Amino acid sequence: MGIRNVLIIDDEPDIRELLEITLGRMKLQTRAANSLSQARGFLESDHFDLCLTDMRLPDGDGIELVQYIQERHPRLPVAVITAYGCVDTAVQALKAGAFDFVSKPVELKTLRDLVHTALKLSGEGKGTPSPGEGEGEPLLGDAPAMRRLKETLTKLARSQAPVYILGESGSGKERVAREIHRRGPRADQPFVPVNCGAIPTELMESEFFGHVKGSFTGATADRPGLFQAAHGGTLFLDEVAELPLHMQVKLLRAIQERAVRPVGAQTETATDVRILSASHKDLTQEVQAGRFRQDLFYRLNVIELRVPSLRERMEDLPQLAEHILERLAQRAAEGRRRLSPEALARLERYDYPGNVRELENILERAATLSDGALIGPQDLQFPSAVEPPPARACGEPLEARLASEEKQALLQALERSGGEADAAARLLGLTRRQMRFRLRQLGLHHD
Ligand SMILES: Nc1ncnc2c1ncn2[C@@H]1O[C@H](COP(=O)(O)OP(=O)(O)OP(=O)(O)O)[C@@H](O)[C@H]1O
Repeated sequence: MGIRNVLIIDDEPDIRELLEITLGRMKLQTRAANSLSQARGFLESDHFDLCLTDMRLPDGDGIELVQYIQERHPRLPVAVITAYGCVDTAVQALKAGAFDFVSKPVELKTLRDLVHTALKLSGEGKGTPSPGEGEGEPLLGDAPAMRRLKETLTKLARSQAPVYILGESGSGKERVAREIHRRGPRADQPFVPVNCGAIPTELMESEFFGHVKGSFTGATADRPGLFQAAHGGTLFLDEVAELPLHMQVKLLRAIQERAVRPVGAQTETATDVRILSASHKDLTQEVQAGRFRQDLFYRLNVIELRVPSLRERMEDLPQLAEHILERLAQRAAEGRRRLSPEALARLERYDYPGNVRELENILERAATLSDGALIGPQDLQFPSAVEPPPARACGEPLEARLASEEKQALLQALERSGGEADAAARLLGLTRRQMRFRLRQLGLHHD
């Protein structure tokens, strides 16, 4: 790999010098400009692998340069240097397409991490994984809504901006998050998914940030948290709306400072993670209801990506079904089952409130039930439509009636989600804890 060339734009000679020295020590070649117009000139005459620009320049602002580069040199990563605490500017730059930002005073470790990540992007043809590269399952679908999603995804995989993924339960939010990671410069580093609704509140801080030995009963050794596990890679906060408010404050701090303090530790540790998050709840509504902090929402939701429901992309159903049956056959080491045209037609008439996950469950059951290699409509079982409440004796107490309806709703949700209590809870808009409580109360024990 040849020498890498970095363009630095700043009108303050001290900062220019600091950046040039730091990058020079990293064996990079630098060129410095002190205004937008000079930078544009350099960009047209020379090749660069990375561009670092200050926000305030004598003839305009850094965002203009970000936009210029987006139009003329879309493959060139550009990072902005913002004044300390200027969250607004940083967010604005990321939205405009900046790859990342550093705040002043520039912390050299952060700067070096940023440069390493950026250089992986440019020059090596990264951003589109070569066939066979990277683990994991493909993100299937060619319906227009899916194509749009994939286009956006390619662009934002290159950036370090936080992305908030919203979509119905089972629609593929985690799959999308994995794809963003896999196509980006952090692909060879860990992808750490965390279900924020599944961690007991009292353990949350230690799970996220780690703890030191002896910091609480049971802390018998130092233990790193999820942030440390994701260092250099991506932390995926699934069901982020479930975070309790006190954790939201701590998380915001960790994101802002790019550092965490393990429980019981005296000092903070720098972390370098890209944050992706998802929820099936409408976070704006959660903010309005006072259950989610606006400042954290603003930080997580720099870029919003909506994953379409399966109903919005029924064209993809045959392709998805094929893929699922193929995977089932591999898992069971059996011959591959096929769908009869009638079965496919029947599948296409259903509306999938549980989305792709529900389709997987229906097909798994059908594959088990079918006698031969062909799945017919008789093998498909759809969750029974909400049955009209049975005629009740007039005097039935309200409590009993509600309990029986609740039980039915829980059972139906469990059926739709293939017995997975967490997924069933999401369908019902319940937290995992609420779900367990209700199941126990109704005598429906569930592991
Ligand atoms: N586009 C897709 N191509 C292939 N498989 C998909 C696709 N979308 C979803 N799936 C599959 O559907 C299942 C559910 O996907 P995933 O867990 O990503 O959904 P989710 O939206 O994160 O769900 P939840 O809201 O319950 O967390 C997974 O098994 C996933 O592999």
